[in-house]
Amino acid sequence: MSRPETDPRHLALEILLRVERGGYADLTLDEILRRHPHIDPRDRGLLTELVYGVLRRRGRLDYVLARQCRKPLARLEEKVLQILRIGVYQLLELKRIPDAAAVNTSVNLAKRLGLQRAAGFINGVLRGLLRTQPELQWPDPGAQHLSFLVHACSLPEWLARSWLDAHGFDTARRLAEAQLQPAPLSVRCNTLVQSPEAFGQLASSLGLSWSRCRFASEGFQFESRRAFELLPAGSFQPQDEASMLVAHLLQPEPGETLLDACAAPGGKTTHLAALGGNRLEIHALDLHPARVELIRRGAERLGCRGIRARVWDMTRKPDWLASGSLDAVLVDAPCTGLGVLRRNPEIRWRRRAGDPARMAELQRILLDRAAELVRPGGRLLYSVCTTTPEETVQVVDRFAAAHPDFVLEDLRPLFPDWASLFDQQGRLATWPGHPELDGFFAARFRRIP
Ligand SMILES: C[S@@+](CC[C@H](N)C(=O)[O-])C[C@H]1O[C@@H](n2cnc3c(N)ncnc32)[C@H](O)[C@@H]1O
Repeated sequence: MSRPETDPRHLALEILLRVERGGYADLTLDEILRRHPHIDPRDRGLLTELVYGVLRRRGRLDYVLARQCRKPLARLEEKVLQILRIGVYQLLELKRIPDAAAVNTSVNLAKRLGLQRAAGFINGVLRGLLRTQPELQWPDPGAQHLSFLVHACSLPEWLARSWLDAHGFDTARRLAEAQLQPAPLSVRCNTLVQSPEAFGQLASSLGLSWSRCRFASEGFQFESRRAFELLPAGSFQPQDEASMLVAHLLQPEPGETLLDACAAPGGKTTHLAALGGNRLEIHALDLHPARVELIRRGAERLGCRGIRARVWDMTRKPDWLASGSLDAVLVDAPCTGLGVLRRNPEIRWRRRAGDPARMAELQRILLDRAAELVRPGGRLLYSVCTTTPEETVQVVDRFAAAHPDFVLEDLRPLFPDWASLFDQQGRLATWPGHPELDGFFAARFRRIP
């Protein structure tokens, strides 16, 4: 076993407990990895796998555990439950770890934390699972649709019901299974400092394996996180391919004045600046001061000019911007984030049934405020990283009904290479699983001149 302070299972437990108390998996993992820069690369890989795997597959793990434990899981001590999940994850999903090692490391972890009695219990549960594993039965996908989505696909029940109602079983299952997979390591090449071709050559010269994204011309996928360490910090921005498409949909032209109404941490703001060749004026606003700082830092790192980052609550009209004065506005709205569960696995356990409707109401207000600022003939782009009907088509339909001076644009003729990514009305609607993109939705309106 590794030394306690760098043992991947010990660190995974620490992170899972912090996430349970409200932390974000990616930020907490980054912080722990920064604290232990010399951790062995294989342990680093196992730690990442355990944290993301346990969070993604918690529903599956708990289904199995509930069959092995006599006590209801809700009555177990939090640390004991998380150690059990880490153990079961290795037994069920990590074939490279021998069963005995999965059991022993879990028991030793409990002992090391002074949980002597629980160590015996953990041993009994995991060894019991090993004996009964061959008979383990998952709900039947042919007959028990809801149970299958909840237990085999690890969805909270409200979300499983909502996806079943909205899409039917086959699509809901495909979506749920895709969200159990790790997200690709995708980055946007910063075209302000090099062409995509030069970026690819640079990556090859550093010994990195990469491929180009299918739709975003500046998108790359890497096989290893080493890419993030080896490539110059200003040469790229980690970003999902679906998110890269959004800035393109606004079609910024050099010389224009734009508003990015919900801009932090600035992935799309800096992309817009690059698409405009650093010849745009971009007002980049966000509610949270610490996040606005991230926009500034990102813009500096990537060499973006013309970005004015500022704290502002966009439920109120920005008082320094004149009505009808902006060429284009992006509202990349706060949302439930259910399209990016691959990257933010804890979200599935945090959201509640009423959240899509609550977020949709906030989005409606943000869009109304943003619309006032668009000049006649200007564009208004609404985007979210979720797939719920409330936050996508229903928001857009309500906006269209309330704003007869805006028309929904069919984006298909403008982006013919992306035809498969648009719905029947020419709105972007991507899903994990078809194709390999995060779940994003975007619709563009034009203000009647
Ligand atoms: C989906 S994120 C934006 C991501 C960003 N566009 C990017 O690409 O990096 C939504 C953002 O909206 C911000 N936000 C939430 N409520 C807001 C409000 N009332 N006014 C302005 N920003 C808000 C959040 O702080 C969050 O940073």
